[in-house]
Amino acid sequence: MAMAGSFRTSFNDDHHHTVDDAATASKISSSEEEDAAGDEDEDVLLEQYKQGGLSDTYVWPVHHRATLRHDEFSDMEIPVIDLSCLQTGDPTAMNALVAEIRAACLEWGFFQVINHGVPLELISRVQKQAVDFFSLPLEEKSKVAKGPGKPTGYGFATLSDKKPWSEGFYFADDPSVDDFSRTLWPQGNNPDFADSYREYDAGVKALALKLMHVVIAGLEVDDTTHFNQYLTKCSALFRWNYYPPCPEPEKTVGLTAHTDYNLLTVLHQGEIGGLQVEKDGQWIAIRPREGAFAINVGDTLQALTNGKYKSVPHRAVVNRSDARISLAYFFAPTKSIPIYPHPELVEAHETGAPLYRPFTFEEFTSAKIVQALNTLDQFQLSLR
Ligand SMILES: O=C(O)CCC(=O)C(=O)O
Ligand SMILES: [Fe+2]
Repeated sequence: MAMAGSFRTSFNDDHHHTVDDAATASKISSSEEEDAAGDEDEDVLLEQYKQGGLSDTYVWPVHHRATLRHDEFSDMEIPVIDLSCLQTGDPTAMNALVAEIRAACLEWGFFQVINHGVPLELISRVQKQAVDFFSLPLEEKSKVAKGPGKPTGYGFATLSDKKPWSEGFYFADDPSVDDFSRTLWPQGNNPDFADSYREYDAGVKALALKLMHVVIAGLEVDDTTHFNQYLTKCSALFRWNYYPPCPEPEKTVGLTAHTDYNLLTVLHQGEIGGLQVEKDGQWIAIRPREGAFAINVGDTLQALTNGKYKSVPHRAVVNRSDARISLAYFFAPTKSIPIYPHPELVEAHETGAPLYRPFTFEEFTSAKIVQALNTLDQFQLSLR
């Protein structure tokens, strides 16, 4: 058996109900027939591995590597919060929700939500589109490559001079999704691609906005109007992450430790574990929870709250046997609006001073270091 056979991508595990399409599952798998035929559909990274082992660009310095495996879940779980009351609007339940989310933001900067109102069927559909996309041959995917200065398209996260063991497909609030669709399927045989994207974008944006209002209510400031300017017009980046199985997962990383740069992230981590979050200096592996989204505070929200809510480091680790897809939706303010802390939160801070100088999201994202660890601090230093 060719080497790739032992690192078969499996998307048809029992618990993996959302990608239960056998055709998709077999497509993403590397069959022995395909191996014999020259692996045309082989994962890009696994193909490189077969040619020359784990190349140096994927071998990360020891201090960046995870010692915690993808499935070493702890008993400690990030808070799981039921959002049913967002649909019903029940005032008592809403007050309880505000308190729960406040506590989760203060203690963790990360929480999971269930009964969030985004149909699970829609999440599955987008996940299946992602599986299909990443299963395309490199040559096809490269037709929609994310070039220098172009925020959308196929590429990988550049968080370091080392490469992550992952591929990404980036979308923003722009018409490029139609170009992607036309370029990848010139005969127009995948109308679901752009439709699913739009539906997901609308559903998750609405959820993020509702969550922002709950988060803001939990800040306990008298006057919340400061936040309106960041919510009346918003932008978002949506990234599909694909982590192929890795023959030597302990030497590489799926996505290195980073903080997200936006307001709130809505992450569907899929059915295979891999997301890890830092809590009081310890890494914790987050057990996937069917249909849930993981929500985290981003750097911009940290800045707006003058550090009251922290943007928490997290990472994705890879494993030997299972491919993993995650869907990360980065909800953000518009690019040109100055971001500065709420005056009441400045006053309430022990120093009574703003921790952050005003900046625009555009300046922040165009700084090359957008997703490195401590981005906000590094960025702030560069403004001085
Ligand atoms: O794949 C994951 O679980 C984490 C993804 C993530 O942190 C990101 O895309 O920023
Ligand atoms: Fe992230």
